[in-house]
Amino acid sequence: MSSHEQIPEAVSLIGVGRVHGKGTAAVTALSDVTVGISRGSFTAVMGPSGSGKSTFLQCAAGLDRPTSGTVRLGETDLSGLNETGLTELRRERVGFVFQAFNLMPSLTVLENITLPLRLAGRKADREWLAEIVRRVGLTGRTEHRPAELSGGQQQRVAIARALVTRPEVVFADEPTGALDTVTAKEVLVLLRDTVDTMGQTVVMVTHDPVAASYADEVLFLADGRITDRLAGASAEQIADRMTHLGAWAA
Ligand SMILES: Nc1ncnc2c1ncn2[C@@H]1O[C@H](COP(=O)(O)OP(=O)(O)OP(=O)(O)O)[C@@H](O)[C@H]1O
Repeated sequence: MSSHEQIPEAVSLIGVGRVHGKGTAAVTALSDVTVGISRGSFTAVMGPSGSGKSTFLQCAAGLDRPTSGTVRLGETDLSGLNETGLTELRRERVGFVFQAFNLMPSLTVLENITLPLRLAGRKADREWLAEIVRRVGLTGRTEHRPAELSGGQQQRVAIARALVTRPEVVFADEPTGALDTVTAKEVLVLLRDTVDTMGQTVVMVTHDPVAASYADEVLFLADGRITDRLAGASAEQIADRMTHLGAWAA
């Protein structure tokens, strides 16, 4: 058994709080959040605007430090890492997908995908690279620049880039937010496929109940707290739960 298999949780948050600012200007973005994300699962995080979704993702991914509580990636307690350690962890053990793709315009598709490896001083495993390029449907496009691709293709490059280091977790912040419905579906099917066929762990923030319905479980945040969890829910059930949270009260 590898050490990964002995630890069922890819990420765990224990009593995590995050307060921005001080004194009368203090804003509590997360409050006493305790949750474990299982390995090989697809988790969606939903909640009204300002409920703490991005803060949750950033704390879980080591992009932001909580004010209280503990975040663990596998066995690693992130609070025990200095800035260099956190940078290495972000580079080598997690992958990121953002709403705005965040590709380097001057680099080719292949150079964008392999950038995290180059930053880590690692060589690309040719077979793995070919496999990723095939999975994201970009074979034959690897020498193109991002501007020559559609939005959906650009996001698939970003997903390939997130997968290239074989990260323990892929964190996606509104990955379909800038895409039309059809293209969004392709990206969601791809994320689902990485979970089902590669055992990837994915955590995705979304506003969209249809997107969230691709996940195994949905975590609902309200005022910085996890108020609900739904497993195997349909888009209708998720939308219904969001309405109860007051997310869409006009
Ligand atoms: N850097 C910051 N300084 C001060 N307050 C912040 C900062 N970042 C977030 N907040 C506040 O923390 C709370 C949670 O913000 P967060 O961005 O995590 O919510 P969200 O659910 O992702 O929102 P949205 O859906 O609108 O993106 C909000 O009240 C926000 O204004």
